[in-house]
Amino acid sequence: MTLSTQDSALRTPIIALTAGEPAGIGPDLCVLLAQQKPAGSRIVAIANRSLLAERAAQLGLPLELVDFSPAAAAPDRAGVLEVLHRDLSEPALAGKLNPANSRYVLDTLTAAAQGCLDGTFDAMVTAPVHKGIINDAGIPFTGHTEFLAELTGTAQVVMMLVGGGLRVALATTHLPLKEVSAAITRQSLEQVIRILHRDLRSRFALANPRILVAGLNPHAGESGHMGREEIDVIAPVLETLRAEGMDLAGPLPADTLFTRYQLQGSDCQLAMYHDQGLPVLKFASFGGGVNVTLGMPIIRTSVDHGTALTLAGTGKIESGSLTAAIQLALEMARNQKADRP
Ligand SMILES: NC(=O)c1ccc[n+]([C@@H]2O[C@H](COP(=O)([O-])OP(=O)(O)OC[C@H]3O[C@@H](n4cnc5c(N)ncnc54)[C@H](O)[C@@H]3O)[C@@H](O)[C@H]2O)c1
Ligand SMILES: N[C@H](C(=O)O)[C@H](O)COP(=O)(O)O
Repeated sequence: MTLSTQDSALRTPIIALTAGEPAGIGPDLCVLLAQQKPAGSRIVAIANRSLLAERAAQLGLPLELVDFSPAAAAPDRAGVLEVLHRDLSEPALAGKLNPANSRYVLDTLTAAAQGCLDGTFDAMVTAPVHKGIINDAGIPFTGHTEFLAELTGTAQVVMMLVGGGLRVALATTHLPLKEVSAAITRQSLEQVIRILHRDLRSRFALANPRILVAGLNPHAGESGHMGREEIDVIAPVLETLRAEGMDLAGPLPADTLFTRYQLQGSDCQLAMYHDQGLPVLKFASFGGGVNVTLGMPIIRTSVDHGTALTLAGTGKIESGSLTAAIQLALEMARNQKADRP
């Protein structure tokens, strides 16, 4: 299925859309997307065909599924969706989690990522998965971010969410709070900032991004009286990287980093852990934000919300975050092409 580099540079970008947890709202999102496809892209749902057809019937929406073939012309009628079929272990019901189908979920992610690596797809966009049910199936799983890092052989990735005028990146991803401090070492933080800086330049076309860096402790440690990570780890890393010309502010108290005074002129905000940064981002833009994985050889964006099990099959969901995730993936693919000699 591999395409040559020349073909891939000339064609309409092809985006792999993984449908996520089959009991959640991912299949609904695919059906909604088929009704009004974003211009300038070709979307291929990686999902189970019967599941998509059943969910469309449940939603009362038209859906014609066409098997994806890279060489064939993309159908551009409303209600038609190209699909790369994957087998479910058991039929999926909206709202009812079933660990038997967790392998299917990971299979869709693997197919999308491998297609990005071999040039079949220009980017992958992910609908939400349910981390708990994958673990219940006996498969350790903390998130797409870590799963895709491993699959693409990337030692360090950076999670960043974009929305509401913010770009909030995280120094650590899905970690229990008690493990956060030990995970932030000079080496790991330096690597996170290098990846962030590089990808903001190459994929977001920001020539010299200004990055605000949060402290870890209340009031950024209050000069060492409320924790020493700022003095021992964060400040020395910032000093090293500033000497190379990076525009870095911090370590800043996290509670005021997101005020309009501090945000002015910044391009990105680096939080030290998941719930230091993401509540702010989601308060500002939930339903329209995008989750991006930086540092990988492939482009991956995602919706900013979860599986919303109680809404699956009801027709009561919003799809703005999916639309934004596709738009951002396209923009990143364009910027990446422009950045390459
Ligand atoms: N990208 C991802 O794969 C991703 C992201 C976040 C959470 N999750 C997973 O999703 C599961 C459920 O997480 P949660 O309950 O914390 O978050 P959630 O986003 O599923 O739900 C939070 C609230 O938002 C509502 N909601 C979510 N998406 C919506 C949409 N598109 N339209 C309308 N309302 C919507 C829900 O009904 C709920 O009230 C967890 O297993 C979590 O790990 C996955
Ligand atoms: N941290 C993400 C969020 O809160 O939106 C979410 O858990 C998804 O993470 P992955 O993309 O790693 O699955």
